Amino acid sequence: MMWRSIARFSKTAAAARTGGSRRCLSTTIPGPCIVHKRGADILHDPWFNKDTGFPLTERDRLGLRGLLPPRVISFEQQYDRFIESFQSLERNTLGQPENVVSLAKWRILNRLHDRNETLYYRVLMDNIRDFAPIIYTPTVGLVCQNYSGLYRRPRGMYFSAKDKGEMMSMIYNWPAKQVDMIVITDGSRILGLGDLGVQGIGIPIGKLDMYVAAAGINPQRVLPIMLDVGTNNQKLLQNPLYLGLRQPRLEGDEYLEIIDEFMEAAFTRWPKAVVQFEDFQAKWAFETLERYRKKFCMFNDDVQGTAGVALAGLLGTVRAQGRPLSDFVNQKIVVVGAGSAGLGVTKMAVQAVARMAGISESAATKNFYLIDKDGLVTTERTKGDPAALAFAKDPAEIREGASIVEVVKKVRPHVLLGLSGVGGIFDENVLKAMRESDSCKPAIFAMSNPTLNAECTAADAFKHAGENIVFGSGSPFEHVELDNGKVGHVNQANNMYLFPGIGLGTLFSGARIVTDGMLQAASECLASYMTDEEVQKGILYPSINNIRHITAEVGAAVLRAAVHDDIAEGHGDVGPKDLSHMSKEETVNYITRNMWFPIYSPLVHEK
Ligand SMILES: NC(=O)c1ccc[n+]([C@@H]2O[C@H](COP(=O)([O-])OP(=O)(O)OC[C@H]3O[C@@H](n4cnc5c(N)ncnc54)[C@H](O)[C@@H]3O)[C@@H](O)[C@H]2O)c1
Ligand SMILES: O=C(O)C[C@H](O)C(=O)O
Ligand SMILES: [Mg+2]
Repeated sequence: MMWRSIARFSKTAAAARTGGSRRCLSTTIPGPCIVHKRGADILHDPWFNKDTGFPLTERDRLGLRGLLPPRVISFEQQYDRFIESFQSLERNTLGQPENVVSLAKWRILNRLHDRNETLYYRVLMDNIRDFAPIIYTPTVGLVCQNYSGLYRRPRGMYFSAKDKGEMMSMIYNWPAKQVDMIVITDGSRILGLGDLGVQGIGIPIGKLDMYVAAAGINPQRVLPIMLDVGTNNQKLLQNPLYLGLRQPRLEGDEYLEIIDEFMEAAFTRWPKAVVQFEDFQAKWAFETLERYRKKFCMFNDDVQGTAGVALAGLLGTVRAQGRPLSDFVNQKIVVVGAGSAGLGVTKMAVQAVARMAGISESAATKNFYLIDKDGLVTTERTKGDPAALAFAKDPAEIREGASIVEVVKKVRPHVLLGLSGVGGIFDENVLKAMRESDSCKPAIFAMSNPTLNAECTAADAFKHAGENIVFGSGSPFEHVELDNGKVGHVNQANNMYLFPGIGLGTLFSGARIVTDGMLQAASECLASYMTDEEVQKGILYPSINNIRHITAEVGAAVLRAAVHDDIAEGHGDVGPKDLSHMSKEETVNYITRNMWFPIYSPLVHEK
């Protein structure tokens, strides 16, 4: 992907934003930031480092004089300098293989991340459309695959099976006093790439980068966690550079004991933190969600965040057809992939139908067709996940194990949604079969990540299924130029539109758990974000450039749902009563004011 637009550093952008975290206020005149170190230790700490940007007075105060070249360079100049190096890297790597270029881009950003977080987050936020695909999906997948080789410095914390009994004390090794957001993985299902063991740490890091960029969580208060319980990936076990435990994955109670111990330790030290589970294989995704959701403030992004984003897309599809939302109950939906994501989506969508139609959930499954690696799930299925059987069809309608193309031909669905992790399974035949859909504007969601694992490309979808389709994909694709002269809009149907707002709203509500009501509110907020005019053009989700705005809206919706559910305990000086008296607009303002914004704050040394 070529560099499209350079976002020049804008002073007004900084001035337009008020508020910030309690520790490092980011108002027009930034509040002071307390630092407990001096001299070279500050230069080596990316949270505080300003590189050549330290003013002379601060150099004196903090014992930095002589440790830096004499000239002071402004934040703006530093920013431009980075953008220039990035562009020069783009020029120098022209024509090289895509993976090589992507990793080179990740490296240059990662080096800045390791050196100067304020500048890193500023360039990330101002250029989110170009940089998200590098620090997040899809390049983050490639980074995880190559992590042992790319590794230079630690980031986040590692808890391994060998740390059993030690976690309560280990958690105090983390240098930050306060942690707001934790993203944890066990590396067992990294995107559609399978078990990557300890190398999966790249995912919590990327997700938390989005928390900072989109939700304005202070980067000093985020914590990526890798829970290393071994790996079943033989290639990794044989790789001499592999950085994780060389043992097969723990199973059963042994596994649960490790994760129980981590959760107890984390919430003992930071009782108000929010924990996001990410990229766990389905069985543990579901089991840990059930085990912890009433006990700890946690949610599973692949199950619940994805469900909310997909439901918003499904509702958007109804609007795109020019139909009233109530018509959602009549949409025929084929879901390919019955794992943590596919089942989460189907369950939430079925619940929405049941609510809208005033019928039972089992009656609401009528228009849903679930396909897994063994084909269509019917009541004839003897083995498999009992959760999938809740959506099983009568084999008299279509045979057990029917293929995707068979199901599409027979059902003529309004929507075909893929969360299988299998690249290209929406092949030409499947896509052509979607032309016979009963919808005037059929929708195709190829939601699997990264790009090569998408069920189809955007170009193929528009080419084979027709130019009138609505299209969404988990990883970004370029918009498609259609033969009719119009543009086929590509939506990025990715949980990034919800998880930052779910975490943010939960945090500011002070709720101790994440309820279904909060998740539903998040999804409804996203579903109603786009105007009718945009939806008519097939634009179901906001541009990633607006991710900070949509996240504030989603965060406010989640917070208000927590108030409604009577579980908001408040955050900082803002108590539950204050929250309950806020109007919708005031809640959005409250959230926005408290989002961290990257700007250099004066550092004040305290012993
Ligand atoms: N876009 C998003 O926001 C988003 C969110 C979560 C997950 N995902 C992606 O979805 C994919 C699946 O994630 P998951 O957590 O559900 O994985 P999972 O391993 O839990 O589930 C995969 C499912 O796909 C089915 N499957 C495998 N091969 C198939 C085939 N040939 N035909 C039909 N079904 C097949 C499996 O039987 C299983 O039910 C991954 O690629 C992940 O990156 C995307
Ligand atoms: O990480 C992403 O891009 C989305 C999702 O959480 C996934 O697992 O694919
Ligand atoms: Mg995920």
